[in-house]
Amino acid sequence: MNSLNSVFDYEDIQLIPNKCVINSRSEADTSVTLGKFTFKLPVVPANMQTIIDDKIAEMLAKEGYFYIMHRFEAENRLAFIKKMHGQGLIASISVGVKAEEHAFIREMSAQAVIPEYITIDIAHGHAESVIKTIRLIKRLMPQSFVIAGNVGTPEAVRELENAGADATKVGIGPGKVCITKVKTGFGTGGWQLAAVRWCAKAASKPIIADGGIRTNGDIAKSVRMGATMVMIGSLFAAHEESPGKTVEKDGQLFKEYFGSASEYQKGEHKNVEGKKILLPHKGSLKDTLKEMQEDLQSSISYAGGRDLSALTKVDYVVVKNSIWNGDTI
Ligand SMILES: NC(=O)C1=CN([C@@H]2O[C@H](COP(=O)(O)OP(=O)(O)OC[C@H]3O[C@@H](n4cnc5c(N)ncnc54)[C@H](OP(=O)(O)O)[C@@H]3O)[C@@H](O)[C@H]2O)C=CC1
Ligand SMILES: Nc1nc2c(ncn2[C@@H]2O[C@H](COP(=O)(O)O)[C@@H](O)[C@H]2O)c(=O)[nH]1
Repeated sequence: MNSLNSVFDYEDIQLIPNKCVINSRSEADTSVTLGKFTFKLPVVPANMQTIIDDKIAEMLAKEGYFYIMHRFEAENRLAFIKKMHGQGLIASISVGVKAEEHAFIREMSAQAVIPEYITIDIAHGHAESVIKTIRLIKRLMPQSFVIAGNVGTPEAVRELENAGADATKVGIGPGKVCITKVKTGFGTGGWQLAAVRWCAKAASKPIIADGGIRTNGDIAKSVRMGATMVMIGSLFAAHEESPGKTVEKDGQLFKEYFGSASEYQKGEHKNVEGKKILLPHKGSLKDTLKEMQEDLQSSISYAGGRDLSALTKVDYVVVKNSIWNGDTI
């Protein structure tokens, strides 16, 4: 197990700058390769119903960003893949592990409607059900890149990789609308960044850090600790384009963001591990993506490099609860 000394989270870390080697931040290359494709940013919006829909997926794919469609309108997935492929775009979907999901995997294979990326999306991903699902996909659709999760330990990462996963997703309970940590007592909430580091050291394939990103600087920190890609919910919620419902309160506009294991998603109060929050309306998603890219380019320049690889080597200090220092953005 991790020693307590090496347990930290995003707000406890500051990266140490190196001499700048570029003349403008615009020279810094933020692109990342995952599987057979290269994307503009090492960032993917969470595969949740208040974060992504068909329209956003299409926009992201057209603009060269990675995306993962959620699995909560299960019956639309085949048509979604066909529609994306019809436009020459990458298809990236999510599946669960139940019998009906295995039937769906067989259906995709039988119809030769093969997505480029398939994410197995369940709460406790270190499970035989996930291993069976990985094996089924790899047997029927070996050309699909399989992301499996979520997990929070090196043992889980290795086991899913050995079963055939092409990448694993790390994060149990650090999410903004997550209540797993309080309902079950388990998770990586409060030490997610250390868990990413711990898992990445054991991984032989890419790691996706999932949950707990609160500022753009946290993306650079995730890459430093070994993440190839970073999944983000709350920072991508509440935009003009976001699927969540808009609510007006005291003359101010908010949008809802709810957990995939919340009663709002499930339609019943059973095994609830997520909640709903209202976030102030944020404007356009494209502007947020642009700012994320600019901030990450700046991070690369502080790292003394020209691309993301520079971030993987920088020194860092652990200073508990240091970054806010009483301030807000
Ligand atoms: N990243 C995170 O920290 C978390 C994410 N989530 C998100 O919520 C959504 C729903 O997740 P999930 O409930 O797993 O999906 P499903 O409802 O599809 O459940 C998947 C299967 O796993 C079983 N299962 C779920 N949790 C456990 C567990 N703790 N132990 C044993 N079996 C379990 C379920 O059975 P049964 O329901 O009968 O137990 C079901 O058969 C997903 O999108 C997931 O990513 C949810 C919680 C935490
Ligand atoms: N414990 C729960 N985790 C959830 C739920 N729905 C989604 N998630 C996870 O949160 C991240 C997004 O985190 P954020 O901090 O960026 O907002 C998402 O990708 C899932 O892994 C849930 O109901 N319960």
